[in-house]
Amino acid sequence: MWLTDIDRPVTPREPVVHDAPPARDTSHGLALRLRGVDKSFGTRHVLQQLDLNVEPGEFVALVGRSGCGKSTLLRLIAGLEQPSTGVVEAGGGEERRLMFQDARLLPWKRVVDNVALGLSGPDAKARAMQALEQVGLAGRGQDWPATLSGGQRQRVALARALVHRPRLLLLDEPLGALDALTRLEMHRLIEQLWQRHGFTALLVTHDVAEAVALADRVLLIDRSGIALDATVTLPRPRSRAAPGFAELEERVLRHIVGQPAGS
Ligand SMILES: Nc1ncnc2c1ncn2[C@@H]1O[C@H](COP(=O)(O)OP(=O)(O)OP(=O)(O)O)[C@@H](O)[C@H]1O
Repeated sequence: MWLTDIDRPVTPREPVVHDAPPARDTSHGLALRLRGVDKSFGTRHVLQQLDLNVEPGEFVALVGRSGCGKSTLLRLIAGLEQPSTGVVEAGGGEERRLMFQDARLLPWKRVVDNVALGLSGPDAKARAMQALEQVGLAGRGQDWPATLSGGQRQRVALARALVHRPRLLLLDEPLGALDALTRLEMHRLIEQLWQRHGFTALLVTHDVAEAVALADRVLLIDRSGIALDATVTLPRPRSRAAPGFAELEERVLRHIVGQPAGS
């Protein structure tokens, strides 16, 4: 019995101790492949005939109107839901980790023990401390979650995902509850960690500017599937003032606004 989704290893496996990131399994060349995916809840059809390929190491953002099925898609990819029909394949059963808007820390465990959840072996705590260092929280390991700010709690949640060295990081509105400045700091942190570790990232966000700031591809989801697949080639780190940023943001927003509500 897992206390929260994030505590549940999506791909159960023994923790492997190593310093370098594990070699990618690129046996079929893709980090993620969805074919003809339908998802219904009772009579409500949420996703229909969705096809998607994601390359290893790509950063993909999923945007769309509220209720269009973004979180459902992420949960299908995480293996927390099963498609009604169709196939969801993550390359070589890659290690997948989810991060949510709410950090879901266990209040009765110290920060380092929250990060070490699910790890075993004598170096579990050292690995957790190392992950905390990577998110800028060295020195906060012995604190209780209640003493952290919202942004710091999300950093802990990020460390808890990273400590498992995921090949696929699934981010479901992880910054939705943070103030604007903290969000910008978290953008930079997520981007740096993604560049350093080379995992594939899927980010669900309501914020089109956030999607353009972080992603290689911005996918607009609607009832018919992927209504727009926009490649972002702007140099990193991206500034909203950079030429082309506002135009791309506007283009995606125009597509979203053009869709019927609740699609
Ligand atoms: N477990 C469930 N049982 C029944 N209906 C569900 C379930 N999960 C999601 N839905 C429905 O599926 C639709 C899509 O939900 P989902 O949360 O994926 O949308 P979303 O695009 O992430 O929305 P938001 O942007 O508002 O978070 C909604 O109508 C929702 O009510």
